Amino acid sequence: MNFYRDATWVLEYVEKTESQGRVAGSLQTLVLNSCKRYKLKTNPKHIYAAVNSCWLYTEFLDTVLQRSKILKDIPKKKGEPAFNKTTIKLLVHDLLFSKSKRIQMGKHPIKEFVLKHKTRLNSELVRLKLKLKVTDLKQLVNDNKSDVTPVRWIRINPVRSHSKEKEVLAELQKKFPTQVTSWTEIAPGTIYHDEYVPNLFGVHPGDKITSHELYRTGKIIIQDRASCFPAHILNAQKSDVVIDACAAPGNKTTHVAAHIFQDEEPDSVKIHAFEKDPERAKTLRTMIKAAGCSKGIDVHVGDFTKIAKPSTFPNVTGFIVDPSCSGSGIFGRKTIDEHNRSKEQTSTVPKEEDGNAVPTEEDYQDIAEKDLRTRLQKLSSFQFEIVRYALSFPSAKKLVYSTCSIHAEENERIVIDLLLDSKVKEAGWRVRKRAGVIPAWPRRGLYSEFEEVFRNEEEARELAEACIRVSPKEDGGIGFFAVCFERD
Ligand SMILES: C[S@@+](CC[C@H](N)C(=O)[O-])C[C@H]1O[C@@H](n2cnc3c(N)ncnc32)[C@H](O)[C@@H]1O
Repeated sequence: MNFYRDATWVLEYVEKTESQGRVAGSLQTLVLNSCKRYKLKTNPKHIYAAVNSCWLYTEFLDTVLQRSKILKDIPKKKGEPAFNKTTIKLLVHDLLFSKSKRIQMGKHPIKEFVLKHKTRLNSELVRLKLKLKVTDLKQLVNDNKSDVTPVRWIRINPVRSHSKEKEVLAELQKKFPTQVTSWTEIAPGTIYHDEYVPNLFGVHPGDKITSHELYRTGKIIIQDRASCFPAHILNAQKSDVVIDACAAPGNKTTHVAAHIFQDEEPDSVKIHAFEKDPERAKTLRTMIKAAGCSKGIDVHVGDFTKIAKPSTFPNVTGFIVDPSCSGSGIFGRKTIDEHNRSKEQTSTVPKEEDGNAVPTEEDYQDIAEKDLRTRLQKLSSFQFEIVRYALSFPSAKKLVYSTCSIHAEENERIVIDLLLDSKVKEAGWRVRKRAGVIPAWPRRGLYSEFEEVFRNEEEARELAEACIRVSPKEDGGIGFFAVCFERD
């Protein structure tokens, strides 16, 4: 019963968050946060599996619960319902949708109560499947099982390693004794030394690393390979002063710090990290502290375009601009994003009771497409403005723009709009060529996007080549885009 009690709290927390509006972050994060908040003893992984599946089937579950009238049948104890509705939902989920089709609990009144309704629940499920014309409701939910990273990427943090990177490497090799030559060969116990980013390694996602001493002491940092590209491309030196305009949770900020401070604890501020969201700024501070960089990084909480005046930062030479985006290159967000989207649309369960016409599959696709276009329009105008603003800082010489989106609207088209902008042109900005942007990385920007605007084929090709694209999963991590602007 303890498991179902804990899962009930988490599911109630998730549903409450969801009822307050769009859900931010991944479902894993929400589950982990609620497990911490309620100090739950059950393994969060088991809770996540139950809550995730319940969440995926929630519409169907609600329909079956409602039509079977099981919730109306809950007995009263001292005038109050004897059983929690969310716990019943979890139990019914296991009975109808789990692999074993069993409630994993010993003898208990709530189990007996649900089993008493088993025949009715099953017949409502059959009716629903008939109505939806499927043999299994699985056909209507998006399988989230493959929604995990194929590689866990970790980088050595020189600031905490104090010239002892070799020792850190030796420790890593102790934990992962077999070295493989391609990330595609990574298996439990093996390690891959990345060929594009120095001091970056890939290990199997099933290999636990967060309890390792190296992780707890900040000597290694978990960071997706593509997310390491911006700081590597920026290549900040000791003489640089850098602004990270959209910094939380701070992966790229501390990676820039690794370039500037290398293996010395910083003693003066060389990085200004801006973050609009005060809660996320707290995480940013925690990450900076864990990386040993508190003295070298100033955190500014607020909208970068409002609180960072170019005249207040006359010495800033470099920028990382990694603004909020659609996150379409990230997996693990899939369930949440789909849920957010379906909230904005109508239910996928036809509502025969209210007499409305049942929308067709094409209607749903239409709504989803329009919704995506509106989101992309809003996001891209914000992304354009924030980069354009950063490019107005007087001493800035290099800026890396990145997103974890796969959409050209947030990537190549932003580059094009900036290159065509008169202020950007006047200030002498250009796109750094492939030779200076991880030239060996094979996947580059979309030529078709540049070709439409730049009639000179060579110019269009050069611009596409200057951009980096990372394909989600296929390239061993999240989907990503990066480009570098520079001037003399
Ligand atoms: C994609 S995340 C950044 C991830 C981060 N660069 C990293 O690698 O860990 C974008 C962040 O920008 C913040 N943000 C969005 N608009 C902003 C603005 N106008 N000024 C400052 N921060 C902003 C968001 O709150 C969010 O935390």
